[in-house]
Amino acid sequence: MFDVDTVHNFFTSWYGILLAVLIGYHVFDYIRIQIVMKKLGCVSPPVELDGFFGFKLLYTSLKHKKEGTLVNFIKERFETVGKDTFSFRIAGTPVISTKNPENIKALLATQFSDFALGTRHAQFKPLLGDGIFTLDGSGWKHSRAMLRPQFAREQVAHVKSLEPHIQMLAKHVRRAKGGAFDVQSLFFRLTVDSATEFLFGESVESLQDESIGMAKDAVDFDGKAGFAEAFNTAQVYLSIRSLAQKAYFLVNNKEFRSSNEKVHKFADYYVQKALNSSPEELEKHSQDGYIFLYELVKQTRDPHVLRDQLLNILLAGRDTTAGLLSFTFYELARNPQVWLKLKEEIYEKFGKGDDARLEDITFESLKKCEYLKALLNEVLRLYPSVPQNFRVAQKDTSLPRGGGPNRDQPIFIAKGQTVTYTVYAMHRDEQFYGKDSEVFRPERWFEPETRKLGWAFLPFNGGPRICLGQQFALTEASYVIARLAQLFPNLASHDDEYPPRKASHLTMCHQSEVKISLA
Ligand code: HEM
Repeated sequence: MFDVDTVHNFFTSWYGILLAVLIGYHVFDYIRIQIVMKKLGCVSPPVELDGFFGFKLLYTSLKHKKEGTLVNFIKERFETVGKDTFSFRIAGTPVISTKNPENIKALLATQFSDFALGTRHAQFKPLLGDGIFTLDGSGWKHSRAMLRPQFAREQVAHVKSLEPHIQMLAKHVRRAKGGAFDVQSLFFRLTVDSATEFLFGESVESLQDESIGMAKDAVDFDGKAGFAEAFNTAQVYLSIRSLAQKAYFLVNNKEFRSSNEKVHKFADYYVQKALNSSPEELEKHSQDGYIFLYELVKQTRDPHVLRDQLLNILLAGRDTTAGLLSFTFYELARNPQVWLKLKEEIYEKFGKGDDARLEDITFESLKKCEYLKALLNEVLRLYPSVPQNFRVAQKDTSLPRGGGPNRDQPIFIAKGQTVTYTVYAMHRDEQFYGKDSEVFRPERWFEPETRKLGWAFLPFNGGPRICLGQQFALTEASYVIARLAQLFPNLASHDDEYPPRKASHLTMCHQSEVKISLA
């Protein structure tokens, strides 16, 4: 056995001291956590083990991501584990995962100040700088206060500006001559065209191309032509940086940097144009129609603030709306009875074909289309644009559900802990949506049960960081759906696969294409 000298020598050596400090730290931390847990009246969350430090889970998740089944896998894991809140490790990082509405409400609303966005700011900074979508604390508060008035009802009510983009989209549809085409890529082009017009005052007109006999304007300043593609590329990198968590800085290659540069060049061009405008010119812009940048310039003249906030909104608003429209037409094409009912409502309110009454389609009248509203709710339920999200604890705290034998006791959340919440899984939970929770059925939104959902339906987030563009998005999506129903009454699906494979980068869309025909 050890003699006294050996033990003494060990504990006076550098490694002995280091070991003692480490053990001391862990013992101290354990005692501290036990005291905090007692004070907060909570227990540890149930733990799931996924192989050595969760490396197997990382491998399986990446495989599912590649196959377009990651969100399905995450949802099924809740079922396999049999708990709606549990803790696990992925690649060594401890994560708490929840789909419990009470926990989500605490994370986003009732305990808002206990949680923050974590590494999002650092991950997204090269493209988005300091803006509403990336900032926490006072920077976020200031952004929100500045931008919120821009989303007032009058501003988002201008559906008329969408019509030229619809006409351009219709040209692509007609070009297919009733045959199959990918509607998702067209919706992505439509939303970047309309968003750039709304935000910067000029559309990038990505739908205008030679395939429909529309050569691009020869007069083009340096930056506009490549903007849409550069923005797409930069976004792919942001999603990889987000996946890499704390190792995000490793994802920073030349392509990423040059895409960011192109995007900034485009935005700066318009920011300078707005800053150079006289007060009379700004007023004229306001009277001609709403342009986000020109209104914001009345509040701040800092070119960086203007650029960053506009790009933040473009990121938050563009792919989400395109995804919503693509999933809507994917489901409509597979459900002829829903398409029929929808057309009945649209034709009754706004006419059809050559007799379409465009002047009747307004922010207010679209909001009164009950079946259209139920349709959008159902699509956002099954395909929430942000299927999974996360927050990081700012201090030792707790969440109200998941502990104890009945999983109804509060659980402990240590400072720095990442908590992911999966709206996708919550939206398909039988507890809230019944036995047919996986079935696409807009009619459920007319049933009394759905009125009691509360936080179990959460496509636009809740609490102080609730989506600012909710009304804008719903109005735009409603207008596009109504107009396509008026212009093309015949819709068919050319996709065999169900459920669809889904790409979940920053937001969710179809993994590849959405093949439909419209005539
Ligand atoms: C189908 C369409 C949309 C959906 C489902 C959606 C959903 C969401 C969700 C879930 C968040 C919370 C993200 C987080 O906190 O981590 C969010 C935030 C946000 N959204 Fe939307 N969004 C949509 C469209 C739009 C549009 C069109 C705009 C603007 C034109 C927009 C502007 C914003 C902004 C500025 C935020 C950040 C709010 C903040 O952090 O204070 N969104 N959105």
